[in-house]
Amino acid sequence: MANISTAHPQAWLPALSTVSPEIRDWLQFRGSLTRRIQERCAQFYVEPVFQELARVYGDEWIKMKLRPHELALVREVYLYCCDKPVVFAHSIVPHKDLRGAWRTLNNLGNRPLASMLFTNPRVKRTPLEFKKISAGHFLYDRAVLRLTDYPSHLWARRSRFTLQCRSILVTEVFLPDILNLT
Ligand SMILES: C=C(O[C@@H]1C=C(C(=O)O)C=C[C@H]1O)C(=O)O
Repeated sequence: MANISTAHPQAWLPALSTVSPEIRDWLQFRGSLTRRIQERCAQFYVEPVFQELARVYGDEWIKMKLRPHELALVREVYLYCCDKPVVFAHSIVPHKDLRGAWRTLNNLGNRPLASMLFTNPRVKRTPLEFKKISAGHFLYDRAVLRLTDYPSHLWARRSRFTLQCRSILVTEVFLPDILNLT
């Protein structure tokens, strides 16, 4: 049986090829995105825009080994530098895992998820995957809602963070103003 992550034309890529050095530098950064933006920005904040039990999208249920209609906690936020959204993040945790390692996600609010992921040495991160997205893709259609001009495409990345054999899938869409952070 073909591997869905490589045979499917909508697959996420394990490596980047045709991207500018500037966006590649952000896409491949494996440290805390929050910390990196804070270091380049006088006023950083997180705007939660969605956090509910919901069905997951696209191949996420395959990636997280869920049954097709199994619910997960879906958290979506924008990371802002001053008045500019620079990242749209979409994270999912299977409902069954909310009682365990990721239970604090229930009341994270506008604190960045990084506070849970990069402060615990037992949290492990899987390799990043990348995808160029455009209108019609659920991530693009949600990410651009805070933008005044809609770009032809955006770059997204995702990876799983695991703790005590339970995973959170974190997907980040980089918005055009990320390239203005020096
Ligand atoms: C994983 C990180 O946390 C960031 C903040 C998130 C949130 O608050 O939901 C989600 C993904 C990231 O953009 C990070 O800073 O690297």
